[in-house]
Amino acid sequence: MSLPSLLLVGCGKMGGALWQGWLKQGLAPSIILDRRCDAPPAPHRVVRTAGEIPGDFKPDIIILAVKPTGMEEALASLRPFLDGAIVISMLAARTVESLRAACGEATSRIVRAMPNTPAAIGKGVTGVCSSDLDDAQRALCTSLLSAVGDVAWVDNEEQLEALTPISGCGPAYVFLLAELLEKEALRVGLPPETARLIARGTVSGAGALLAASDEESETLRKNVTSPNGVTAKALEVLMAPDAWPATMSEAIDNAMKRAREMAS
Ligand SMILES: NC(=O)C1=CN([C@@H]2O[C@H](COP(=O)(O)OP(=O)(O)OC[C@H]3O[C@@H](n4cnc5c(N)ncnc54)[C@H](OP(=O)(O)O)[C@@H]3O)[C@@H](O)[C@H]2O)C=CC1
Ligand SMILES: O=C(O)[C@@H]1CCC=N1
Repeated sequence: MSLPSLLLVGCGKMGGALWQGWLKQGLAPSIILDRRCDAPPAPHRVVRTAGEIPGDFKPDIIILAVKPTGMEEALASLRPFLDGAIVISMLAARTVESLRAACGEATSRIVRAMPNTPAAIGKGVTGVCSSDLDDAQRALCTSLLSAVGDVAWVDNEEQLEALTPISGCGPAYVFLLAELLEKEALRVGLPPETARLIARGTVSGAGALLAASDEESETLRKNVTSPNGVTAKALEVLMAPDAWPATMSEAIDNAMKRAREMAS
């Protein structure tokens, strides 16, 4: 795929994951702006401040992946490059209205997206919404984001905020499961290397099976659960109404509450 001219602003955990994913597809941002990102091999170009971006550089797309609190500073420094660009914000809890205000008078088109870190290996999921794009611009954003995984366009910002604690934060819950399984493997007496191998292998294997299967996740779960067998006893605990089902709802609600606080 030939890339539009692309400016990646913020190459930390999320911007870095996107960048890794694009590189694996043979794509590369034209310029990366990040205070601390290590310089990659040529032809990729990293600058530390917006002042180092050549004045005649005209990005088609600016990917904003700084912390939400850094939005105003970053967009203020990018004013000379905003006119006519599509700004795809990856920031949690920063509304289109606040992004537009931070862009000032510039004629940028604003897109809100919520990626996740499996983008680094092309297995990300990105929720995205915008009411600023024509069909060709929307297709351009889709092709860029789909280079690092699945893309889910949603109708509005409310839906984007609703998917944030599911897919944006979700990898953390899965990694927590791997952590807890490893700790349990140690607790029941397995050697550390075995504990690590079986915990990681189980989570990644189950994820790969889910990805490869047309079955519902519920069916895949039931396939493991022999009637009156061993798994059933574990699930009796985990699936009790006040256990995982309630805890997951509470966790998602708590995350959404935090997103509302961050937005205000
Ligand atoms: N981490 C994740 O899994 C996800 C994150 N997001 C969103 O992505 C955004 C980034 O998160 P994350 O990658 O975790 O954060 P990081 O702090 O890891 O990355 C941000 C990077 O941008 C740099 N930076 C910030 N402002 C500027 C600037 N004005 N000029 C140059 N460099 C700058 C930071 O440098 P310095 O530290 O020196 O400021 C840092 O290296 C957040 O808004 C978050 O909501 C969305 C989905 C998932
Ligand atoms: O924790 C956060 O705020 C960001 C948003 C989604 C994932 N990480």
